[in-house]
Amino acid sequence: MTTVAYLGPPGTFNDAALQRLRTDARTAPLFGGAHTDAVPAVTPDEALAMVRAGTVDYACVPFENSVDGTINPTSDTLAVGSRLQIFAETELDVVFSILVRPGTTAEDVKVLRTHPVAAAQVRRWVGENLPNARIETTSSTAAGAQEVAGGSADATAAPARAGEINGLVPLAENVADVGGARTRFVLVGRPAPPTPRTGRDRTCVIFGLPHQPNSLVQALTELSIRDIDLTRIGSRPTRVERFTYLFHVDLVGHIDDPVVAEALVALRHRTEDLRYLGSWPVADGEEAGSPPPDHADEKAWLEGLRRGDDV
Ligand SMILES: O=C(O)C(=O)C[C@]1(C(=O)O)C=C[C@@H](O)C=C1
Repeated sequence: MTTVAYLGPPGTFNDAALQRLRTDARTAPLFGGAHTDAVPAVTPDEALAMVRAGTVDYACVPFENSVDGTINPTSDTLAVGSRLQIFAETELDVVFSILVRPGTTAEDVKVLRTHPVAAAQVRRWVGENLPNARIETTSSTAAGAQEVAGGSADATAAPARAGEINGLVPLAENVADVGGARTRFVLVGRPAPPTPRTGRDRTCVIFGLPHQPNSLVQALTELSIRDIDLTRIGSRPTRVERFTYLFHVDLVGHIDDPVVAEALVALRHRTEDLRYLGSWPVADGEEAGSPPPDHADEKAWLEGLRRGDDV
């Protein structure tokens, strides 16, 4: 049996993401085919700590939101402590139902409680449609639904399924201040051989830099001269030394792409404490970015020279 921690309770977007990873033909083999035990956690940090402690095999955690950006609690936890590795990703459309106890009207809603990333995505709608509401945050959308069911809040913004599970009804559906928002979730385990290269892969690294002129430019130059496409770059405080930063970079390609392997070696040389967070296939149907060049012509030319051909 495979055990997977996720941001619970049941009914979160994260719960739906885990179901998808479990059933998608490309990612299901990671779960060993047998029964999966899903273990709810209160934060991504707690889910990842369970992986580190060996109490679960994997954690499924939010990684990036197309409106709100990098999910910092996940990134910050991956950046320190024993190394963890990403093995798969999936993406979900993030649209919210505004869920209430049966009989609640828009005017009755004094407190709407939801996850902070969800709050950021419904704030305008709430301002325009719930005249008496104050937004408060809690650990997840489905935790918000449980709190509404328990009476400590009047409404939540959550997936429709969180309403079904908790006996709530929708006051509104398909709510989102910015249309088309998506969240990317990743499956994280302890270090192991990466899933095989598919040709549509992503690799993630985190590194520090010496306080020297040009150090960031020099590090990024190792990617640019190899035509490696970056899909995400950000910096986060190290939290060890004041005003020092770690750089988080997602790039297109797999550690088994020769150009990416070369770039990783060069980056390790240019940076401090380079941490490899994995190479995994891009979610089905998603934009993969430009693949790294394979230099097939150049390699054939070199082989010719070695053979003594007149090339
Ligand atoms: O609370 C949930 O339902 C989650 O799965 C968490 C989370 C997040 O952390 O971004 C996931 C998707 C949405 O963007 C809002 C909240």
